[in-house]
Amino acid sequence: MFTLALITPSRAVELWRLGKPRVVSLIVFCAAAGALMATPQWSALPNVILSLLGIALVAMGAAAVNCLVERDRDAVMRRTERRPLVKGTLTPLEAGLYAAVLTLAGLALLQTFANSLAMWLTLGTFFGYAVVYTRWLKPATPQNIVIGGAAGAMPPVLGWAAVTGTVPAEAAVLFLLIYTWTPPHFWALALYRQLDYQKAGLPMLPVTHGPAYTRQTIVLYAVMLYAVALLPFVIGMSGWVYLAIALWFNSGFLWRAIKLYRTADEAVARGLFLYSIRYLAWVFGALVLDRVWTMAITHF
Ligand code: HEM
Ligand SMILES: CC(C)=CCC/C(C)=C/CC/C(C)=C/COP(=O)(O)OP(=O)(O)O
Repeated sequence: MFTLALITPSRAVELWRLGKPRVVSLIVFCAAAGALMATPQWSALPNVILSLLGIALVAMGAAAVNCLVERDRDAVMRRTERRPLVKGTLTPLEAGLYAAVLTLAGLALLQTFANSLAMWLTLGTFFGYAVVYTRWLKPATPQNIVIGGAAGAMPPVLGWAAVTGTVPAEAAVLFLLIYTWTPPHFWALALYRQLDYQKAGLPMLPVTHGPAYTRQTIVLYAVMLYAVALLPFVIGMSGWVYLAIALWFNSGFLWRAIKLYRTADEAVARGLFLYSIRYLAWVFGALVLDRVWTMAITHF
């Protein structure tokens, strides 16, 4: 029964895949940016790294629970039909154990090397994504992603809380950035995966309200995202380096959203989805670059 004990290289790869490592790498990057924005305490670097590892482990645990809860839905969608629990290369028990070990280890790291606030917020985020979004919201409403997006938007707040033990307004601005980004990120994908979601019986916006309405809503979110992305500069949290990069990528995002509004071409939707990932990496990268630049010119 406990075949987990037999971790062959190919099974290790399957366990790794279960934790959605590519999504989690961006999550951890955003958490790291939050930590750096909070305070560039280089002396505390080992603690920060172990806290980020904690966040990564809990995020991977949450992703594994998501795969466990959704294995029947995943089986009917082309995008997800090759996941380990669908192919049967891992059993549900193994996935459950793996998720529990990762999550508990991650929470222990946070409690030890960060603080209780970071630990509890991360546990809340786990619950928000793995249970509230996956189990309840996703099959219930096309606003699933808008409400559930609150969990996905937490990483910079977790990073911030891990190094300071507080969540000030600046951290909330970074939360808002991912929160506003998430719906267009997901709906762009849902537009070219509409058939999948229809087959799985999931009420995603293109399924319930149609592609035209979804494309229009994406433009509205792109406009809101543009405004939110200016906030770090407006409140004096970031400088000109951030502003220049944010203007470039938000213009690119809005331009692609408008292009998508004008065409039903699935390739354009795919293009916006891929761009959304580059966008988030660059905008959070810009916060870091701007901070490092400001520190460099004030020290030398
Ligand atoms: C609840 C909110 C979110 C939803 C519903 C969502 C949905 C999705 C979906 C369905 C995919 C496609 C995965 C695949 O190709 O199989 C995806 C990919 C991706 N998402 Fe999200 N996402 C959310 C939040 C986030 C957040 C917060 C981040 C990072 C901070 C993120 C980063 C990514 C990345 C990097 C990929 C590409 C993964 C790859 O290439 O394999 N997503 N997202
Ligand atoms: C503790 C912590 C930081 C947790 C982070 C939560 C987390 C992993 C958020 C990522 C969101 C994500 C992978 C959504 C995929 O959507 P989906 O699950 O609807 O996509 P799917 O159809 O590919 O399963």
